[in-house]
Amino acid sequence: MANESVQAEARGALEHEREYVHGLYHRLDELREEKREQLRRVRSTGAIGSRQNQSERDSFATLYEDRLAQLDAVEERLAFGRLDLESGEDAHRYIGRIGLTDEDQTRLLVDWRAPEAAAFYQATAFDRHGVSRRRHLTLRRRDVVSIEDDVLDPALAEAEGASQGDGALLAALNARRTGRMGDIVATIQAEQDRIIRAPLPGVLVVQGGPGTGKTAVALHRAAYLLYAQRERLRRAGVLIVGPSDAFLRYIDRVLPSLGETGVVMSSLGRLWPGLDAAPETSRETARVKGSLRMADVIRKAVAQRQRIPAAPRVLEVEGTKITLTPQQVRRARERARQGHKPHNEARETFVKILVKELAEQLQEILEASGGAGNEADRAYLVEDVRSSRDVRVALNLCWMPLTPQQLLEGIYTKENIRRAVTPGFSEAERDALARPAGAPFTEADVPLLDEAAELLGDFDPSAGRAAAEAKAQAKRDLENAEQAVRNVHAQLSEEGIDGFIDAEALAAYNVVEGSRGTAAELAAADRTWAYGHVVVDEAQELSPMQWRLLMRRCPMKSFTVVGDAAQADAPAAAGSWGAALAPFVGERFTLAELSVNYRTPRQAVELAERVATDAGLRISAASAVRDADEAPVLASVAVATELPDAAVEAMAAGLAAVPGGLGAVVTSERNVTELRRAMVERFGARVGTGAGDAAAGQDVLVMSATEAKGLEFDVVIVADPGDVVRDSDGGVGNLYVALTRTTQWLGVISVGEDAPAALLPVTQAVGASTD
Ligand SMILES: Nc1ncnc2c1ncn2[C@@H]1O[C@H](COP(=O)(O)OP(=O)(O)OP(=O)(O)O)[C@@H](O)[C@H]1O
Repeated sequence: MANESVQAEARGALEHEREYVHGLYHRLDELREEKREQLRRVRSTGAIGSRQNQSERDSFATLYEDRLAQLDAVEERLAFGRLDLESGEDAHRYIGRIGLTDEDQTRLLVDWRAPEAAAFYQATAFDRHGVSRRRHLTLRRRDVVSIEDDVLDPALAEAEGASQGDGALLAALNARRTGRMGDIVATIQAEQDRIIRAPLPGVLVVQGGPGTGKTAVALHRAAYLLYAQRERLRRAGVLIVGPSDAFLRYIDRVLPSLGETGVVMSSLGRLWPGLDAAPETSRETARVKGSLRMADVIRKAVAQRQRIPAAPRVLEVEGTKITLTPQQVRRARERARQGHKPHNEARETFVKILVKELAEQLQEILEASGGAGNEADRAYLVEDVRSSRDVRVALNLCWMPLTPQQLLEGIYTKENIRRAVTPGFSEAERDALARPAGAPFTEADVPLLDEAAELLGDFDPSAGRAAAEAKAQAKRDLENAEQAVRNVHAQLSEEGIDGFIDAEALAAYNVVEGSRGTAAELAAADRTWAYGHVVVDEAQELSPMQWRLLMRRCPMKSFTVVGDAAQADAPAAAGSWGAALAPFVGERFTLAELSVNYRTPRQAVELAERVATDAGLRISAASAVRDADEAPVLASVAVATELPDAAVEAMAAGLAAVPGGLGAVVTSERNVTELRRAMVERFGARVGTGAGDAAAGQDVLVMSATEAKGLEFDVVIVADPGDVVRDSDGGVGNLYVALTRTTQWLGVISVGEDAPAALLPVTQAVGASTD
């Protein structure tokens, strides 16, 4: 009887939530319709009026389109929680992806990032934050299908016979992976929430073992900061840096699903606008190019292009001979350098000084021979000198205008230049910089191009002035937008949604040179853009030169840096956070740690940790939240030629054990092609081409451990672990990454005895019973 009444109460509670959530969706639909209507009205005004009116109209249209897109993005799991408070006006507080109010401004849903929602993530039975009950709502489409309560108030718990539950978290962790990362708003854990809501200024480093949610936390922190610090970050923008395009594709749905679209995402190879650079293939070259010594090399290479001729040089101007002396050049160079301007800009001063001096010389010669007398003639003389071919050649030889690309090309392809700018390098290091003319720039060149651009300045200084004018125009646009906001304030009332529109937001949506340009698009195309905050994922891989570039992108030095020192593989990686950051911020960074592995089942974590610690790797141990149904399957083949067949069998077994799962073979670079071929033979079109971006229906992937970094799969086969170790300078770091990619099922296939001992199958003694 008692049982029946509990069930009836539960049904009643579910029904209540269902109705409430239907009401929320109803409100969402109303708001969408409002936005659509506003958009229709703005568009129907047609292309009439002044340029300013049209640009205002375009701005509003873009703004409404984005608002609409934002409202569409929160369709799935709009609400996911409820807090019951011990006191206060709103006894029930619903938590969701965005904030919603009704027409009377009564709050219906609290944005997960609002301070009032923090208790949803922070409250525990020991520290209740005024919460008596936390309720998780599970939705299917628009319907609440189940609720789960954490009753934090002991008296209530006793009365209801309820207890704490982590069903929502476990359900999320056990869900099949799709090849794209999802958000975790509904189940952010307290240690993660503290990091997400940490204050904006300064450098925050989040260290944690594999699967502790570093990537998830970094992305949710970006969304949080854009909400909580909207004023400061909206115009300057937020940059998210990841190791590769595949990784960025893996995470690119998370922020839109949190209603944030205006962030700039970039892989390390794309941080130089317009370039899509592939990773450096030679590890030695990557190491040399990543070292801070290269800053000095670039500085020397620039200085080397400001030369003093060894002897006086005779130049012909309109049939008259004049002389350029080394002393003159030296003096002009000193004066030009005094301005501390970049090379190409300082060159203007250098040229101006020498042209003037040479024109004076020419005038003296002409006067001595009875020619050229008045002011007008003198002006012509300056022009004659400036346009003389001899003078141009001579001045260029002394101080050549240069692009960053030309500067690097010179170092890489000309032995004499290379030797001159790399004192202190070993021959092998110097050779590592050599490459054939015209070879494409690599990821390791990106920070060097950036460094060179800083020192060279604009190739065409008048282009720099055009850029300054564009910035001034942007400012004028902002002022226009402010006026527009005042004019149409009523139209802008965004009743019902948290957040607001103001002139800056509007200006950020302004039409730029005929194409739609949001602040994010402008920032991505501008090497000198100063971001308000930078998030760096897999940051353990960054070289000192990459750090130097990123520090330049955020002069305020406001960073969220996430990574795991033990997973470092890049040849120029620093090895510790202190060593990586010291050159830029000294010891001024805050370290936060994550300690729970949400991805990998306990048995796989233990195996990976044993392999790492046996090899002396210092790891951040993390406890796993759950167990796998099956222990990792360890197997071996006698010879490498048997590896493809064995990997195919293991994949079939893994996918059978985890129906609907996503599988990946993780192996050494060398094995990828052969293993992919074998998989295609068996699984056909189900085999995807890349890491992190499997198309629908592609549930079998093959990749190297380096490519697998940051990703996860339900079924993982680590093939040829011995060779995976050899892929990395850092020893077993890569193998540790490979072993921790699984969410459910792990298989390891070694070749012979070529693997760390912990991964070798336990062989049965000959003659031992097999039953
Ligand atoms: N609070 C949480 N609720 C639900 N899922 C979570 C939570 N925290 C982490 N996860 C899940 O755990 C998995 C691992 O997270 P993530 O990729 O962010 O870890 P990581 O620390 O970046 O790992 P690695 O260093 O191995 O790349 C992801 O599927 C993520 O969604």
